[in-house]
Amino acid sequence: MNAVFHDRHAARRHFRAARNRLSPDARVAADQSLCAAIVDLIKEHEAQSVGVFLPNDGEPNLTAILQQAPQGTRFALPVLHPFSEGHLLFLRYDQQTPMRPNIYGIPEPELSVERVTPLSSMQLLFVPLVAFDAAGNRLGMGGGFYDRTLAAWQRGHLPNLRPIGVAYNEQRADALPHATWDVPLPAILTPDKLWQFPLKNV
Ligand SMILES: Nc1nc2c(c(=O)[nH]1)N(C=O)[C@@H](CNc1ccc(C(=O)N[C@@H](CCC(=O)O)C(=O)O)cc1)CN2
Ligand SMILES: Nc1ncnc2c1ncn2[C@@H]1O[C@H](COP(=O)(O)OP(=O)(O)OP(=O)(O)O)[C@@H](O)[C@H]1O
Repeated sequence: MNAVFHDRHAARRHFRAARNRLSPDARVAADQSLCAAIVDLIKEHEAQSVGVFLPNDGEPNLTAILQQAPQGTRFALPVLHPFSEGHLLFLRYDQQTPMRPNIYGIPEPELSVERVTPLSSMQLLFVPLVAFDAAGNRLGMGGGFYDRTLAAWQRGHLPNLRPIGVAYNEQRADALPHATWDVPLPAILTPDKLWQFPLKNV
């Protein structure tokens, strides 16, 4: 048992510090393993359209997959919805995409209708997280953004989408507190392992 957390705020503090504490060498090695595994998943799923994220607050850096994925793979990044508070939009992203920081300082593609990528067109969605546990529960940054994004998936409305959490080993808890709106992930990728959890669709 590493730790059982009862308080979301305490757990968030603990695991945000843990992911920020990784040494530069350990981070480079872990990011390389994660990127290689993600490229394998893209090939295995023959994914044409893939949701990713840019690193923030000590999160894994997945940007190498843009060069390593098969030619033609399309990537999309989360953008804070301009008027639907608490929701995300996904916008197509490549190295030429004009970017600007959102209110949290995370770079995101500038709003452009042509770049909007519906979740129904994506096969893989890589999901950032602060911590995960042995049941696939996910603790995020606290905005509920991915819980809202994944609510439709959980209800079975996005049958072609596979969401996969991405985390360092240091982000694993034995048990995390979870709320009714939390959407447990079916899989979480760490540098050593693809954790798979039985689906609990409602
Ligand atoms: N890379 C990445 N992109 C992402 C997310 C993420 O977790 N990682 N998000 C996943 O949802 C959304 C952004 N959610 C976020 C929520 C809170 C904070 C944050 O820094 N909160 C501050 C307090 C900010 C304030 O209230 O002024 C903090 O906790 O210190 C950052 C991102 C969309 N994009
Ligand atoms: N599907 C939903 N519908 C309405 N409100 C929601 C939904 N999901 C989450 N929320 C609200 O969002 C708030 C933040 O949720 P929570 O602390 O679980 O975020 P998180 O999963 O840590 O963050 P994120 O998903 O952004 O990384 C909660 O107060 C909750 O009421």
